[in-house]
Amino acid sequence: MQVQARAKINLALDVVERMDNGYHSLDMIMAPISIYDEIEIEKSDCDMVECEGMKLPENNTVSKMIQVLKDTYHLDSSFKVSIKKHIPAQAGLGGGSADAAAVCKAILKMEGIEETEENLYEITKQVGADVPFCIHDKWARVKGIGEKITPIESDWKFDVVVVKPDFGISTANAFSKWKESRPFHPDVDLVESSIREENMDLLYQTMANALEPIAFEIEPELNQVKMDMEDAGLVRILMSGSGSSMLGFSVDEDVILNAYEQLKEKYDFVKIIHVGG
Ligand SMILES: C[C@](O)(CO)[C@H](O)COP(=O)(O)OP(=O)(O)OC[C@H]1O[C@@H](n2ccc(N)nc2=O)[C@H](O)[C@@H]1O
Ligand SMILES: Nc1ncnc2c1ncn2[C@@H]1O[C@H](COP(=O)(O)OP(=O)(O)OP(=O)(O)O)[C@@H](O)[C@H]1O
Repeated sequence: MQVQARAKINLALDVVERMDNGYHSLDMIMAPISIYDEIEIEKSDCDMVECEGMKLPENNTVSKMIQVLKDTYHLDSSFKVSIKKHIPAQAGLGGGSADAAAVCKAILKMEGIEETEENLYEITKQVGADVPFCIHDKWARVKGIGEKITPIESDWKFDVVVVKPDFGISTANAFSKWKESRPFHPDVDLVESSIREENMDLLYQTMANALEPIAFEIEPELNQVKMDMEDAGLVRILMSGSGSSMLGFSVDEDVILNAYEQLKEKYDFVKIIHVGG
């Protein structure tokens, strides 16, 4: 079976509080984007995960997902998974989570298991905080550590430019530097309204990421990336997730195209992506 594993972006990310287990409760607006890994999965004698385009750790998200499903549903089958990587790592685009979610859906289909989305969110959050959203794979307000998904009924689609610099940011490191005393909390209700109303002006005024100042402290070079994107004509720049990907916005398709041409002279990973589908 062949499946696509779509990446995500965050158009709002508020860190609400640090919890006793070290994780953080969040309040986010998330959307799928048009960058995806290609995955082939088939039954096999033993579990095997191979990846073209990136060296994966032994305990990668797909191996973890297979084990969680075997334990949860007492499966006897084993699976061979081949991944063709297009989503960059440590980018804030949820690459590992997307792979796990796609493999989860494929295995349930192959095994003829029907499960509610809500149960799947609880099961898959063990593998990664972004996996439940990747299971949903549509516009959503996302809370908890990432498992409380409320769909936002919207067909809104628009293009942005994404730049992933040649360094990444560790999600664990970014969260470890978050301090309760930081008075920066995006107004996620307003960002949600902007999506429902398809109101780009309101989105520009309200979209924000509470991890952005932390990522800029970890990697000050992000200031240069942001300046380069502004110089290329993009009118609003926002970091996705815990970085290091930066999203550049304009409602003018020519501006998007020109910015893409200019930025790809300097950065290896620059793409025009469709947001929302
Ligand atoms: C930043 C986001 O990308 C926003 O969508 C996600 O919250 C990160 O999701 P993810 O990469 O799937 O995260 P995980 O692999 O579950 O966690 C990596 C590390 O990030 C920290 N982490 C993650 C999610 C969360 N709600 N609180 C946390 O504190 C924890 O230290 C954890 O050990
Ligand atoms: N299936 C996978 N694909 C990519 N990386 C994986 C995978 N499984 C484990 N990893 C490890 O996780 C690290 C982070 O990769 P990932 O693509 O999930 O990026 P991320 O930017 O942290 O995602 P997020 O947006 O969830 O923060 C990688 O450096 C890699 O070592």
